[in-house]
Amino acid sequence: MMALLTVTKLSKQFGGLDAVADVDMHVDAGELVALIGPNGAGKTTLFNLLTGVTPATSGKVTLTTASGKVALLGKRPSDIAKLGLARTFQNIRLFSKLSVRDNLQAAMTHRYHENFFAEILRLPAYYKKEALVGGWTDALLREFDLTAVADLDAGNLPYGTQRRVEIARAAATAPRIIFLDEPAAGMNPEETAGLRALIEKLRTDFQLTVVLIEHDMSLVMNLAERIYVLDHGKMIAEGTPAQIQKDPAVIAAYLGGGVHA
Ligand SMILES: Nc1ncnc2c1ncn2[C@@H]1O[C@H](COP(=O)(O)OP(=O)(O)OP(=O)(O)O)[C@@H](O)[C@H]1O
Repeated sequence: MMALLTVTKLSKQFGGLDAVADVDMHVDAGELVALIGPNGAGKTTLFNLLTGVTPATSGKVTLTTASGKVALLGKRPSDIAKLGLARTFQNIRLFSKLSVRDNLQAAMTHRYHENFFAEILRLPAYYKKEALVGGWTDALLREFDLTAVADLDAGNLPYGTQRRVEIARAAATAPRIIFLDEPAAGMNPEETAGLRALIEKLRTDFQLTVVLIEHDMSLVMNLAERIYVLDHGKMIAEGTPAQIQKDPAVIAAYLGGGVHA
């Protein structure tokens, strides 16, 4: 497997606090990787470093592209997005006074960069055609089950639906990697089940690589192929769901509560 994203000795200090300390990780093309850890472990900070929202203290982040390896640290978030890294936030960030359709289209104004046309070549033929002929918004609305609410203001929709819009908006850019920060937070069981199907769709239909921060262990253990565990800024474990559930360091980090599916 080709490492799409390689993180080497990545660190972030806030004053005296090691929020992220010497983290090594990699994400292969097509993988679904979860990042877990107790509250305050540094998960969101790590996403912020990878997507350029927060400058790193030290380390290296490398993205493999069709034209070679690109160093991401020091690049602006908008340039990192153009390289194909998309994300959602823990607190939903939609244009609440814009319709669902306009939210997707606002994301897509950033799509017509040189990489977009390379990125859509990865899409299955039926999406590729729609992306090229301009039916991409309709295709996304349909695929994310948002057609019925397309003309409603995003801010008036139920929470679970707003989450879906946010993920659709990230997918609209035809990214290489999509980072989802606690997508199931605040969702009811029915919405979580829908979310799981949607994340699976991102991979199978949209051929995206997914990195997921999530506290819902059932979702993590059922979806992820590989899991990284952060605790106090350090990567304390990496492995399959089965390996992580019986890892002594992970169990200790969760104060004996264990990590059960
Ligand atoms: N901008 C900042 N300035 C100072 N400290 C920060 C800042 N952002 C995060 N921290 C601290 O860094 C540590 C890691 O926080 P982070 O939000 O990355 O954890 P997390 O694993 O995402 O937690 P949660 O699961 O609760 O969302 C925490 O101790 C937090 O207080």
